[in-house]
Amino acid sequence: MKDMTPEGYTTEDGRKIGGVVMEMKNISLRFGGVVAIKDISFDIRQGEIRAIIGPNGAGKSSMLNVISGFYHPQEGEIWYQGKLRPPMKPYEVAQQGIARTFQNIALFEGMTVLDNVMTGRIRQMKAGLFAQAIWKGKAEREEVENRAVVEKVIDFLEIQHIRKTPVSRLPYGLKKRVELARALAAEPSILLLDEPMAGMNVEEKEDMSRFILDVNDEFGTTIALIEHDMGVVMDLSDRVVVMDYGRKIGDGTPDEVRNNQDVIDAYLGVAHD
Ligand SMILES: Nc1ncnc2c1ncn2[C@@H]1O[C@H](COP(=O)(O)OP(=O)(O)OP(=O)(O)O)[C@@H](O)[C@H]1O
Repeated sequence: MKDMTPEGYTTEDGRKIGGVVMEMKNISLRFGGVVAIKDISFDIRQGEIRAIIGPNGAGKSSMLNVISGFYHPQEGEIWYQGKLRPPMKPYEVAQQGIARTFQNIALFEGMTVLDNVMTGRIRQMKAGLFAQAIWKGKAEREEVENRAVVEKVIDFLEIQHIRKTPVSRLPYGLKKRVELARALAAEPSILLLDEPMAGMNVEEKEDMSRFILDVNDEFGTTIALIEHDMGVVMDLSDRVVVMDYGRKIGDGTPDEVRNNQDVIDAYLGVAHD
C-alpha cells in the first residue's frame, strides 16, 4: 500500500482505492454476558477488497451482521457515505446499496437460477401492481432493464448454461456462485460476502477468488468479506482486519498482518493474558 491519504491509496498491484465509504467506530456487541465484539474500529474504502478474518468464535459473523443491520451494537457508531447511520432494519440497509451473501446458502431451492438472480433486483422494481395496471409501458421498460442487468451478471459469472436449472440440482460451489450473482444483480455499492469459500474444494475456491477479483475489477464494487481460513483471503484482499475473542488484534495489508505477532499467536492458538 502506498501513500494512504483521506482521498485514497494505491495498491501493490497499482489499483486506485478511494476515500472511506464506511466507518465503524468503537463498536461493541454483547449477547447477555457474551461479548461478541469489543470496542472495534475500522474503515472500508471505495473500491477495495477488505477482509475480516479470525479464528472460530472471534466475532466475524457478528461484525458482518452489524454492518448489514441484522444486529444492533450496544455501543459505537456506523458511518456510511459520510453520514452517521441510525439503527436500521436489514432491508433498509439493503436499500442503501449494501448487498450480502450468507454462509449457509439462502437461495430459493425450487426456483431456477435465473429467477433466483432476478430476486436480487427487487429493490430496483419500482413499478408496483397499481402502476403496472395503469401504466403497462413503465413496468415493461423496468422489466427490460432488470433483465439486462441480470443477464449481464449471469454472463459475467459464467452461469449461462444453468440459467434454467432449479438451484436444488446444483453442486455446492455453483450454488455459492448463484448467491454471488443474486447479490451482484442488486448493483450494490458494498458487497458483503459471508465466508464465500467455506466448504469448497481447492478448485472451487480458486474459481470463487477469481470471480471476486473480477467483480471488483469490472464493476468497481467495494467488497468486504469475512473468512476464517487465513490463506484464501491473503491473495485476495487489499487490507485485512484480524479479530480474536471479539477484539481487533491486527489491521493492515496482508503482509503486515501476516507478520503481526498477535495474529500469529491467535492462529497458533497461543493463550492470551
Ligand atoms: N445470536 C447469538 N446469541 C448468543 N451468542 C452469540 C450469538 N451470535 C454469536 N454469539 C457468540 O458471540 C461470539 C462470536 O461469534 P461469531 O459467530 O460472531 O464468531 P465468528 O468469528 O463468526 O465464528 P465462526 O468462524 O465460527 O463463524 C461467540 O462466542 C458466539 O458464541
